[in-house]
Amino acid sequence: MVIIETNDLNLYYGENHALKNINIKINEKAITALIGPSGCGKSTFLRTLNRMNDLIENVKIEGKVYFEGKDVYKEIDVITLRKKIGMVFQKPNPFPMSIYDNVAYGPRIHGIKKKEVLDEIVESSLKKAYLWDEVKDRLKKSAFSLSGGQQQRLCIARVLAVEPEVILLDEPTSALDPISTLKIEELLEQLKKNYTIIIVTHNMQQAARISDFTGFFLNGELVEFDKTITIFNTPRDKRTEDYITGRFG
Ligand SMILES: Nc1ncnc2c1ncn2[C@@H]1O[C@H](COP(=O)(O)OP(=O)(O)OP(=O)(O)O)[C@@H](O)[C@H]1O
Repeated sequence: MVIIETNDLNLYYGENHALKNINIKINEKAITALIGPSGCGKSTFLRTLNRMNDLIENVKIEGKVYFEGKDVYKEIDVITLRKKIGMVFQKPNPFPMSIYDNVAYGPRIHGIKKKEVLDEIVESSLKKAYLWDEVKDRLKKSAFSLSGGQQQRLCIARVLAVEPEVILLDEPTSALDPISTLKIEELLEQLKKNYTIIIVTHNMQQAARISDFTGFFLNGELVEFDKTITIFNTPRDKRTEDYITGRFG
């Protein structure tokens, strides 16, 4: 089933036409990878889905983004939208507080105060993020005491704690070593059973390994979008073929 859809989506940063007529249908409970050379609009596109571009000055957006059939710019308030569509960034960005408080942060903001309830959310979110066993004995320690890979899984746990439906990840492993990267990839494969995942990646092997669908962006256009196996084996567009075979980008 389609969970997110865009219709003729255009985005301008001032004069710069950064997204051009993007039409895409994202399937729920699957991993969708967005690939393409630097500056082609992947992160910009990702940010339109939970309105993170609202924070940037001089942005003009035309066209529609629907989440579960509702226009995200008209029919959903932005706090609810960002709860349902969580985001993980390139560099792990835990808050300067304990591991526990990082995960409890979102639920607290949404009004949960009871310690037992928070304890349960923290434990289950850390378990879902495959981090519990590594941190259960030091929950009160600073999040900065964790390794980069653990911090990134903590950031994923923090998103999971508010029970999202979609998780957006913008190059989540590009700052991590290969072992931490593999752990995140395994985690995403587990999470897709219950969540819709959209990941921007520069790493084509990663896209091929973990995603079910792939979109190829070039100069603000979505050149091709299809099952990952099709994009990598029998792309329809010459530009996609050139990119995935390493002829440019
Ligand atoms: N905050 C911003 N203000 C103005 N222009 C921006 C902003 N963010 C991105 N752009 C411009 O929009 C275009 C697309 O950038 P975007 O970051 O979305 O590309 P990308 O494909 O994610 O690149 P990368 O792979 O390098 O992260 C580029 O021309 C970029 O300079």
